[in-house]
Amino acid sequence: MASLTTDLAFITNYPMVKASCMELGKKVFGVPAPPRIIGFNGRRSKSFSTRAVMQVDRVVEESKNADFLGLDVVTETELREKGFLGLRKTKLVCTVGPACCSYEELEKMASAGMNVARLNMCHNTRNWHQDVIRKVKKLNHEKGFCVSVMIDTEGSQIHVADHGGPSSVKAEDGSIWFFTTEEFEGCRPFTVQASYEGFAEGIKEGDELVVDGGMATFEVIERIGNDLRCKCIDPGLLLPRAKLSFWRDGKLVEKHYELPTLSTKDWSDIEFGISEGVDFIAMSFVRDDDAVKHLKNYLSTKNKFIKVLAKIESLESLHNLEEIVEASDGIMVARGDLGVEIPLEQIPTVQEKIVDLCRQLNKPVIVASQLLESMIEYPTPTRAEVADVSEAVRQYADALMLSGESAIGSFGEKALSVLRMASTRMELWSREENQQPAFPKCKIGVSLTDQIAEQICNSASRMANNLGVDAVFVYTKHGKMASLLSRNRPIPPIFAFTNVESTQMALNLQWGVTPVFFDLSDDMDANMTKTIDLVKSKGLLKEGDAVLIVSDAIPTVYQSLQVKIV
Ligand SMILES: Nc1ncnc2c1ncn2[C@@H]1O[C@H](COP(=O)(O)OP(=O)(O)O)[C@@H](O)[C@H]1O
Ligand SMILES: C=C(OP(=O)(O)O)C(=O)O
Ligand SMILES: [K+]
Ligand SMILES: [Mg+2]
Repeated sequence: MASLTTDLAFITNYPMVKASCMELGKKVFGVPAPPRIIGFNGRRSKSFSTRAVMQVDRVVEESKNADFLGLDVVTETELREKGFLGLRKTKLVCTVGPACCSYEELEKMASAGMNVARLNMCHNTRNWHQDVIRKVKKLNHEKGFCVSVMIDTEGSQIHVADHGGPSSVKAEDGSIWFFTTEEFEGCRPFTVQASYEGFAEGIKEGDELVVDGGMATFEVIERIGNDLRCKCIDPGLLLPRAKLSFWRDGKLVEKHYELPTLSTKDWSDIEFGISEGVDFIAMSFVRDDDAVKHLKNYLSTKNKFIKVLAKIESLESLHNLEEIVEASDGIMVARGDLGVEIPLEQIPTVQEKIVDLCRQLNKPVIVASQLLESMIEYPTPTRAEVADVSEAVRQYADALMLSGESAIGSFGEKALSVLRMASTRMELWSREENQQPAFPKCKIGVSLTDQIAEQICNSASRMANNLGVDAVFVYTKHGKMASLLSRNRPIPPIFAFTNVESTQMALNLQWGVTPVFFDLSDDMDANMTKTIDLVKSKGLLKEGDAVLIVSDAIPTVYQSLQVKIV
């Protein structure tokens, strides 16, 4: 079948709706099958005319054609509106839940800038998750989005069992409560069921039992076998699945439960993720590098290029931070559970330390939990929440994550737009105020080839900043050089052209990188000429624009760095 990608720009005096654009596309092309619209932009100009830009293609097969440029619709729209420097660098992860799981809602989230859809395997059924994953993939294929999929394991943790009781119970000051592992249906007054049998092991009278990092606090007054009798000393709410931790003399009682990092259920969720072709697996409650290495080995024996992210959410993981970061493909600062194990006032500095370490060691890092918590209920964020989001952006985290805000909140799309605005604003401010971060000090390359790649990327980033080029183009199979460029947080955006789908989807999490699917050839000059011509033909590059070109597609044969004036 003929393989043709055509760009059309319609300029009308009336606001256009998508359906009429489709109609128009059909008329112009006169193709037997309706053309597939993968790009649509309804920006209003000053005169209230609307410019709708459509990219129409006829066959999905085109993506395998050398003349096909797999630039996603959201980036293309943003590029047309804001230019290269206006592209958002910080990536956005959204937890998908009942509030945003229909095809239409997912499309809205994708249009609003969701780069990665996260599925928390703690909740809902296998069928539900499967349905969401397939919808996201369908959106990518049919509508030209580029949204990666992440599953997040349930992991082993002690919490209050969700036994179908009321949504929350109040614990009054001085009231006496019984924490038990005995299973029961419904609810019993002043009785809380813990999810793990050995939860009270090593606990003594006088220890404090803290619920959800401070929602309520109890003093242990008696231990009866596996159960605890406690007095409420700081009243508050007990929510379903509330997290339990024990403290003694102001420090967490570190308990080494005989629980594996990946439970039987987690392994079966991982198998499910593999069979559905997810791009990331986030591992909950990682303690050390062993579990990460184990999963990575398992995936590589199955020849799966799924990236493994380690969630830092326990005190123990902080003790082993460097090994965990080294072993994993990326990190999530999971502040929700972390705040149960360390005093809350330590969260900001710990977050900064993790974000910095990840950049030094070249691993993408996500800052997660409670970023816009109040937006689960309200349509605007608190000022403090906006400050928190901006701080994560100022620290140059790769990505920000929404949890309940998108999963169960009524304002998921609005929350996403707050993240978008706040990150774009802070990125701009950092540039205007010349607050670019210092380049990472540590050298990570071990082999000479790796060291060469690293030095090329360091020099390229410096040149890109000093010359003020419009964009950096990198040709890459495994994403290595794209990530080494991103590590320096250069001013211009990085376009990573790759012919490996798993690389494209993995790069979606990296700061400042726009992954683009392109059928790379062994002829680097041809790759360069073709990509520049294709981007130019879309009207995205104009005469006089400067692009810095970096390549690692055939590492030992051809690594280069050059500046091309279009
Ligand atoms: N797939 C889902 N189905 C139903 N509810 C979900 C789902 N994912 C998330 N949620 C809801 O959104 C809330 C926030 O999500 P998240 O932070 O991922 O989970 P948790 O609060 O369990 O750590 C959850 O407490 C849960 O109520
Ligand atoms: C992201 C987190 O993990 P989860 O939502 O799975 O508890 C967290 O604890 O902050
Ligand atoms: K989880
Ligand atoms: Mg957690």
